[in-house]
Amino acid sequence: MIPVLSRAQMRAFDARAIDVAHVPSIVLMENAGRGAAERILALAGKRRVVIVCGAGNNGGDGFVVARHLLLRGGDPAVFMCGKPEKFTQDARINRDAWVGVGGTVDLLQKGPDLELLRIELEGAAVVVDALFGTGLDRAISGLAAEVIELLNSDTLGPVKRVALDIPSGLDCDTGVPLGPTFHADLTLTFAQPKLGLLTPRGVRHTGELEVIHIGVPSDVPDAVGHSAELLERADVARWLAPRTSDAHKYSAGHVAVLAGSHGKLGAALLVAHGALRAGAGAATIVTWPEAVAALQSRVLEVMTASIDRDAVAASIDAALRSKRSVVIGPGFGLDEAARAALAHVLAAWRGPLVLDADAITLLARSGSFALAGPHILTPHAGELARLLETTSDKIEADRFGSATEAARRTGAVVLLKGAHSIIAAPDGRLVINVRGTPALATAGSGDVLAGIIGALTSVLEPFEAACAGAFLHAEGGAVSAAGADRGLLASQIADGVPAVLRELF
Ligand SMILES: NC(=O)C1=CN([C@@H]2O[C@H](COP(=O)(O)OP(=O)(O)OC[C@H]3O[C@@H](n4cnc5c(N)ncnc54)[C@H](O)[C@@H]3O)[C@@H](O)[C@H]2O)[C@H](O)CC1
Ligand SMILES: [K+]
Repeated sequence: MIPVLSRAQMRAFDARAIDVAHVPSIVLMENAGRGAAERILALAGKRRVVIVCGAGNNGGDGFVVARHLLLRGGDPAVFMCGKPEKFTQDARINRDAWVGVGGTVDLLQKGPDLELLRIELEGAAVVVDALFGTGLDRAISGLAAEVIELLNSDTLGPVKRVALDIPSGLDCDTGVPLGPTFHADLTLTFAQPKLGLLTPRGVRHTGELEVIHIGVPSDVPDAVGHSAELLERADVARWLAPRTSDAHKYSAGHVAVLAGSHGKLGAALLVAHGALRAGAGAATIVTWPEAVAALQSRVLEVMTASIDRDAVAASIDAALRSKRSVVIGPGFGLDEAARAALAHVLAAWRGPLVLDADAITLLARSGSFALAGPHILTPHAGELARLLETTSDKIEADRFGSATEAARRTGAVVLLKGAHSIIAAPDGRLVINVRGTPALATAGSGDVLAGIIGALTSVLEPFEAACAGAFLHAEGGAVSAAGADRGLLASQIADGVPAVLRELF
């Protein structure tokens, strides 16, 4: 896991790196700029790089990048937007060092100066945004705003847009643009990822995210704390240790799938398919008699059992006997029988339980959703909005806070689906899964995810099962999509999972 920091935590990080780890700020800046220059050199080669610097330390990073590019045979054009008298000490040192190696700086002080910048940009391979970083505290305005608009202009041709640390204009905690904001293709963030870079709104400006290490001991982020963690492949590999050779089909857990109803049988099949592909030893669809009858001819590896509407509790108890985990909700229905079935499962089932789709809606309607037990909710923004009695827009505007609040209120692990899925635990832990592809937004994708997690909850703690499930779902989709951004079928997401499991070890 990589610690993800807030703006305040990043400030504490800088202070601790300098005052406790005794790494001088000028060394941090040199490491940041040199690391970024290496990455930019790989992008631009000998082609033109334009760097636009501010007066703060983000600008200082930009001057370091320029110097290293020049020393490696490049010929960067450097512009400065800001008042030279406002240079921070480290930025001034590096502006002087840039000039010292023969570099020049074109000042952008009034509108007409932008013409020279435009000319340079039209022939450039890469433009580097070194205007503002974590120091941004208000909307960019004036000439700096005109510079941002020019850098974002689609008249510039195929220039690659690279942001240093943070795309200028973006709030680094919420990912909300404060005003004109740089649209990066790639953000090279220093030391640790910042929260705002990872929200769906932030991602639109961040582009691809890479972390540039700047030589700070790893105990520094541990000491200052973090707001979230970035899930890594190594975490999933650690959790899903290879199976022992004597594993038999039931050792991996038999998943009961309370899902599907007339006209929505596919949801139940997709949940069961996801569970089996993620390693469940067996899966049984437990649903309404008419749905069981319709399923008979469509199942091979999956078993079925009926819920008797006249004896919901007894028939569910019989069906759940010898099962290791339960998934309830996809296509299950919202009628009185479904409500009674969910109420009974919540009252009687003590094992791992994944609630998705209709089960979340029924839970929201019940009004009492303090769950007791190893439960995982897998809502999308709309379902979470119902649970928290708010709107999807409000959920999307504060995904981290919404997921954390829902986990606290329900006592369950909450996986909030979306461009970057977020996994929140009742104890405050927050993990962001950045893997995935737009192709995952396909009908039934959530059903497969619920099934994958249902399988994993029989071998992992709920929080780890939700994190690993999000990873396997995203990577399984990426394997099957093979680069396409659409046209992926949900069943193909499940079919991609075994290849991901094979790659893990
Ligand atoms: N985190 C690390 O280990 C390192 C961080 N570095 C870089 O330092 C910047 C943060 O630098 P800072 O000087 O604090 O602020 P900025 O350069 O982001 O901003 C400059 C300055 O601008 C003023 N300001 C804020 N908002 C506006 C606005 N809308 N319009 C005009 N002026 C504004 C405010 O006073 C800011 O102080 C970090 O992002 C990294 O890039 C180190 O260089 C490397 C190690
Ligand atoms: K920047």
